[in-house]
Amino acid sequence: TGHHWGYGKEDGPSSWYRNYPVAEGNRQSPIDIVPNEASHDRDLGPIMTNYDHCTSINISNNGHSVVVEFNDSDDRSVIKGGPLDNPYRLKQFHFHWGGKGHEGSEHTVSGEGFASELHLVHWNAVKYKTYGEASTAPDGLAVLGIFLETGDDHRWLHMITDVLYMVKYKGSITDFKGFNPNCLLPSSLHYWTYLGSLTTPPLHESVIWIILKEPIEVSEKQLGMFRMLLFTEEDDDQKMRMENNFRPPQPIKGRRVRSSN
Ligand SMILES: COc1ccc(/C(C)=C/C(=O)O)cc1
Ligand SMILES: [Zn+2]
Repeated sequence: TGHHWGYGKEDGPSSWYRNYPVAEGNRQSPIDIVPNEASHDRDLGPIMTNYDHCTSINISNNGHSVVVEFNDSDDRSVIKGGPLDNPYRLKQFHFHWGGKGHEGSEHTVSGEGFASELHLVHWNAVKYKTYGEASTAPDGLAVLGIFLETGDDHRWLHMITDVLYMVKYKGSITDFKGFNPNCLLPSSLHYWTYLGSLTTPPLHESVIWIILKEPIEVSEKQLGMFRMLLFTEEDDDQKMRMENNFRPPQPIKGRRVRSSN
């Protein structure tokens, strides 16, 4: 089902338009954020994340990234406020990263990339019945983007890197309960926000992006653990390391980026 796509020379971002024409649409993501061109909106309130009773279920390798899924059967773990008219339910989070020393984030700031970018994907369960339906609606998803820069060890990221060996191959999945993503947030929730899309096929233009200005610090060693994951399946004799799984910035096409402050 669906078309094969990846991050290589033949199946990478510059070829996605063939099977997913919306790749050339008017609200594609990621973008380059230029802080002094962002408009400071006084009526843009703070965002609030309430992940305390969230229920992580599993962690898996989908052949594109490593994904932690959550139980989204009620409003236990939501993001609200800021540009959002409703609370949006946490569905999953995943990462994008580079090769050794290479950039790896999807959004850039004044042309500068970061080593990695964490995406917490939420959906508008007030207006839509299912995640699938929300993922195709213009206000269906809210993705909280957090930049990762290399520096000291992140005190909680080891809870994820310690289990990556269990999901080395595409299609592998294992239990991952009781993880609260609050521990991955930086101290400041100041953000930029704009209307965009999924950054992987099907590239639906359904995302209200909320990008935190403050990166979190992770060590080169922790980041290196992500690079031991493979794009390929266990029985595939071609072992392709999972790295550089990021889409480059797309044309802004007249969109406005707003800043919380
Ligand atoms: C319902 O199908 C979906 C496929 C992908 C995605 C995401 C969340 C893609 C991305 O992270 O860019 C959501 C729904
Ligand atoms: Zn992503």
